[in-house]
Amino acid sequence: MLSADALTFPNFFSSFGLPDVLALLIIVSVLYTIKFYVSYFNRDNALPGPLPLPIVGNLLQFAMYGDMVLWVDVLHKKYGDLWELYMGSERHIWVSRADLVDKLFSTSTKSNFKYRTKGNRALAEIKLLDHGIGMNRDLNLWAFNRKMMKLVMTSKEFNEYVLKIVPKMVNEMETYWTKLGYIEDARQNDLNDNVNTNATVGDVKIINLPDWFFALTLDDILHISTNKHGCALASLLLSHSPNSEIPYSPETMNYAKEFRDSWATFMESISTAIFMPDLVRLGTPIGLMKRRKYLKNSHWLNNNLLSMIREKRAEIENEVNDDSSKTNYDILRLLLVANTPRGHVVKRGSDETDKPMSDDEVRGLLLEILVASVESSASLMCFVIYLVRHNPEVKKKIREEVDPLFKDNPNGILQLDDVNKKLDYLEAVIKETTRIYPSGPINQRLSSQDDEIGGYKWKAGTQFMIDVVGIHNHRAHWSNPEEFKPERFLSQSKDIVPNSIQTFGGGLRICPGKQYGMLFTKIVLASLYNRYDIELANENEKPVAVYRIALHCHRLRVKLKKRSVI
Ligand code: HEM
Repeated sequence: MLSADALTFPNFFSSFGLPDVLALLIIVSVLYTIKFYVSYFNRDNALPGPLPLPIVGNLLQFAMYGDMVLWVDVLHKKYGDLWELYMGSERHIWVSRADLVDKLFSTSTKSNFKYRTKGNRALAEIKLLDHGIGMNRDLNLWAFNRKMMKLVMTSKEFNEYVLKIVPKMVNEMETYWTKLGYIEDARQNDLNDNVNTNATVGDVKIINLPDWFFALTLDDILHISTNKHGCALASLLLSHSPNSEIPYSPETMNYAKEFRDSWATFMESISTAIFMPDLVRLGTPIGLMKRRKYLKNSHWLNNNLLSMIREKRAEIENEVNDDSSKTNYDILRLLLVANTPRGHVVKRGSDETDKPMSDDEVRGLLLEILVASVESSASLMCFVIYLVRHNPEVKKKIREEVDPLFKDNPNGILQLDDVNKKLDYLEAVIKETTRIYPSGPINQRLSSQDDEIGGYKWKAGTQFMIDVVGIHNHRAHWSNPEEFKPERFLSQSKDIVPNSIQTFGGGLRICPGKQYGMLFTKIVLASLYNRYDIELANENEKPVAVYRIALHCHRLRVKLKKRSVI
């Protein structure tokens, strides 16, 4: 106990013992807890949801559950279509039905939901906040960057370049599969073209498909965005067979490895920036160690992207004639020539003169492309392979569509019109796959003005979370949602509820890479279904999927068989 004499300053503190400190801490904690629950039980628009704890909110319950996507599914079933969670002290309003998303996905330029999140310091430190697109809070720059990306990625030059490059990449992957003895020749083994779940002929090797699809997607995106070699496929070949011959020099392989490692660390740093609270990031040795590593890595990656930009600028400036037949229309080139006499023109805004993009703006976009495209496309293709394998009728229909396009087409290059207009069924398969395995199972929108959602008035700054899995499986929108039925998405089906399928998100922030994403996945899948039967190593095994910033397919073990009859 404190004596009366001790109550004069500074004696007051010097006479403070450990029990007094503890008592004070307990009093402060109790008062804080009372204040927290008084304001919690008196909050505006009280929605159902798990009871939060002071400071950590519902983070402990989440940590105990482990998997965010599964946990959200359980909470949706328990609390209904509009509910809430506290991540730390931040209140999140979750929407699990399509009509509740309508306003969030408004395409009006007056929408109150143009922002994704408030962002945080960790994202700013790795140069993702207020650059590029996804995390950009400068709405003028965001709109301009989106327009530039869309313009480039939907241009004729770029699409023709993609049609040429993707089959080359697929061929490279197949060459390595052949070298590694992964492809069983069904003709030699007298296997027919039908699904044969008991095929045990020959010494068939099992491969983990995500490893190859990630390497393919990474090599492809580096090539079409910068015209550089990623060498991820070649490196995968060497990891299985170190003495194999590859078409790249040791210098190219070394630099590509450094670049790929840096990209992987950057992807890890984004997840950490989103999910690790600042308290841990800045207040613990492990948090500080990670922060140092990520800052160093972001510096390296961004500097290397800037060097590629300067190199390409010099290359373009030194070109005497614009000989389009010899030009590689990679994204970097198209971005650099946009708003110059050699490229397309895009207005920056009503009061600004049109000008070309700065090196830093192009860097922001390139980084965004590398970050946003690989996981989504590669995982999506794995999930297609898994679902189709369990639905032989679907495979048959894919082949009926795909095979004619490769007939008398020895180099396997498809025409843009064919991919866009003659692969409707494959497109429906891709959409139905994303209904079951959405690339972005959780999406977000932040309100910038007071607005009404679900019959409640919400203040500006409210964070809305979109439960994409809940919506994609909602019985109000889908009959028998557990069934894989691509027919739901064929053009004659007019009864799809708006926003009940969010393959590429929706509204003003819908994926700007969606045309390219669809083009790439269609070309790769069409080529593979035309040439192979892809069987699961174990027909009862499900793909192992983990939620990072996208739904990531980690493991899907398959056997490859060359088709006997095409
Ligand atoms: C099949 C592959 C892909 C899928 C399934 C996919 C899916 C998505 C989804 C669901 C979103 C969230 C949209 C929203 O908030 O409403 C998104 C955003 C985005 N995606 Fe994709 N994506 C794919 C490929 C790509 C590619 C290839 C690129 C770039 C080359 C790209 C760039 C972006 C960017 C920059 C955003 C942020 C848009 C913004 O905030 O304004 N994506 N994507």
